Amino acid sequence: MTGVQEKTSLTHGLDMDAIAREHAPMRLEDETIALEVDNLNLYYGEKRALHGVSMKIPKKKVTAFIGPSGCGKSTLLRCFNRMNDLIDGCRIEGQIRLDGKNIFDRDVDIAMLRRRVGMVFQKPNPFPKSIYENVAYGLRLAGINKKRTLDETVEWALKGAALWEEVKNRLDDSALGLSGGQQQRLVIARAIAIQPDVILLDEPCSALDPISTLKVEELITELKNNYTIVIVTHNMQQAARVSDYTAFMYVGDLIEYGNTDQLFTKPAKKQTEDYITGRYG
Ligand SMILES: Nc1ncnc2c1ncn2[C@@H]1O[C@H](COP(=O)(O)OP(=O)(O)OP(=O)(O)O)[C@@H](O)[C@H]1O
Repeated sequence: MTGVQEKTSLTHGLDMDAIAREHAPMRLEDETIALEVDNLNLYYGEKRALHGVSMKIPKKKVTAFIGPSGCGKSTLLRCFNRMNDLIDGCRIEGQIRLDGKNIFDRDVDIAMLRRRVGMVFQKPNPFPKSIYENVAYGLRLAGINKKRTLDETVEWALKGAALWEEVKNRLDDSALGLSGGQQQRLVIARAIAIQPDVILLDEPCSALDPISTLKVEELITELKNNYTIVIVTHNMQQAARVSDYTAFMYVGDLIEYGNTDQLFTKPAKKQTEDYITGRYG
């Protein structure tokens, strides 16, 4: 018997290497990277809120930012679509590369960047318009006015946000009449209608009841098939449930970043362990 035959017969023809690969923990080193943060410092006036943060955000995965209040999670998230540009006295050093291009370069079109990197906030913020017009909004801004294209895209986005069945018979009703959970899924539909690459979620469930939270969490898991997701959450169980990778931050520093299961079960740093076991924060 040759070595290969022997191996095959012992493993009943199964490709043990492929099986091992499938069950191996996900590693950042093996991922395609969507966003690369390179030695990022951020100052609000004199105050330094981010301290030389470097990290790689993988494509079509969910990355969660956790850490005690004020550690810089939202500040870092807002950098990805340059929302901090709107804050007086905010200064940034370092780079964030989206598919290799530094988003802080002078020639970057910010409107285009925000089309590629959509954002959903803590409190659902639908416009005081119909359900349909909320989703069609970004498309109209992009100059799309053909009714058939709008109808199809609105339906596609509402289906993608797991809201279609609940609203298909009342698309002309005001979005403000929806429940909080439905409003949050509507805002996610509005974000995906323009087909971004990345969706930033800043504590998207903190204003929602447990059932709506569950629906949004299920939706996040669906969305990662097509989008890169970055989520800030105060809720460690939520981070453990929905994310593939987790970053733990503390007072502006990125303390630990890696596979979510490993970070929660075998944290490498004492500070991470203290936080996830509830010793502070
Ligand atoms: N617009 C601003 N101007 C000045 N300082 C700010 C501003 N926004 C945030 N900060 C400060 O930067 C630090 C980081 O805040 P940030 O909101 O990013 O933290 P966070 O981890 O998201 O907190 P939380 O969990 O409470 O939302 C805090 O000290 C905060 O006070």
